[in-house]
Amino acid sequence: MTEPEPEPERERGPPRFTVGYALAPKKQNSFIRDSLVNLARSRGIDLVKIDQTRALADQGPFHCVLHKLYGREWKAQLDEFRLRNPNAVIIDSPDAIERLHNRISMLQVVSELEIESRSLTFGIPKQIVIYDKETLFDGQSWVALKFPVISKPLVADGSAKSHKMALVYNHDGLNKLKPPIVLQEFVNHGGVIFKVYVVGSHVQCVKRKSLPDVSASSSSTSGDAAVLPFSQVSNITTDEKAEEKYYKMMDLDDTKMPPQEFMEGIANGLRGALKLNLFNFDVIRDARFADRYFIIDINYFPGYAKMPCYETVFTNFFWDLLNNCSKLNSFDKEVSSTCCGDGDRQREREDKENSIHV
Ligand SMILES: Nc1ncnc2c1ncn2[C@@H]1O[C@H](COP(=O)(O)OP(=O)(O)OP(=O)(O)O)[C@@H](O)[C@H]1O
Ligand SMILES: O=P(O)(O)O[C@H]1[C@H](OP(=O)(O)O)[C@@H](OP(=O)(O)O)[C@@H](O)[C@@H](O)[C@@H]1OP(=O)(O)O
Ligand SMILES: [Mg+2]
Ligand SMILES: [Mg+2]
Repeated sequence: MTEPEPEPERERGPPRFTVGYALAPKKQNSFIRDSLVNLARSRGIDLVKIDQTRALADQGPFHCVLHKLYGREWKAQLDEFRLRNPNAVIIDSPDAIERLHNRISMLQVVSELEIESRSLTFGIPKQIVIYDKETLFDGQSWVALKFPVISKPLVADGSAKSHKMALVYNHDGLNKLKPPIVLQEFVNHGGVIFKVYVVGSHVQCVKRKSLPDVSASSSSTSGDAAVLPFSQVSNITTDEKAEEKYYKMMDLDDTKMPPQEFMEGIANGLRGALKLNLFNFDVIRDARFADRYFIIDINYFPGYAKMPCYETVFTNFFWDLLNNCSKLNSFDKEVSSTCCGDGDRQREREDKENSIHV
């Protein structure tokens, strides 16, 4: 009797990966577009919505969780998910994101960076934090600052309130401010801001409109006119005609971009120090000294759909992340024990990729 032929091993196609996403409705609408979903799918990556009414740990399996949700409850859900799926990747760590929710800790990291540039400098504008009205009206507290200043809510948690700014021309304007706030020196920068989008190791800088320069005579405005409230200047959707006019007026097309290498240096420095993969930062160039740059804001998971080719950038980001993890963990074989755990494995992976923080 002859032995039966062993069954040929079934040919396995390239691995498929699942990325679960948990986003606020506005972010989901802008970010999860068919163009992204389809491109990712064609590369073996399925984007699947996480049901926010059910426990995260009961859903999946996910190789990666992509999120921009806050609060203690969500953090607990992520902890539970991580416990049950020690190898899955969470983009990004809630503790790392939290650092961006306070405008002081957000920018502190900038001063820790050591980036070499022979001809250019960068830093943050002079700023102080004011916790109460008493300190606000105590001249000693802001003696080190020069007017005009921008008042920003200390908290930057994505709420509408956290975007409520005010340009303050002189002392008269302080009356209307509501601490806790950060008072930051206003730097004339020609009305154009640079937004630098970071997606893992990908760094892309775009120009946007900003507040126009303030003239020296503004310091003499008094009463209510001494303070100008505003909100999300670079993100306002005006009608196209007005936008076009503004762009012409500000010579936005003619504004020279900062050197890509310089922005990449800062972006990579921030990425390492913040341990975040997805963020953007706002940069302005001093109107008086063109070699001087200031970082004024850092945002977690910003409006990436406004970044040219965001679909390709994100698909590549997921592909690199998941395939590197797959090599280390063989998680394409067994989805429930997916990738990227703690300790040595994580260090090994960081060394290997040197680009993705998990
Ligand atoms: N120090 C500064 N000097 C000059 N202009 C500034 C300064 N800080 C902020 N601005 C202007 O105010 C706008 C809003 O400030 P900022 O970016 O800090 O606020 P935000 O609400 O966190 O913005 P985003 O929508 O990017 O999160 C900037 O885009 C820029 O136009
Ligand atoms: O509204 P968009 O999607 O474009 O993204 C904006 C994003 O809003 P969203 O996260 O609610 O979507 C904002 O986040 P929160 O501070 O409010 O959390 C902030 O990051 C803005 O800077 C983003 O605009 P961008 O800087 O990219 O122009
Ligand atoms: Mg900003
Ligand atoms: Mg911001």
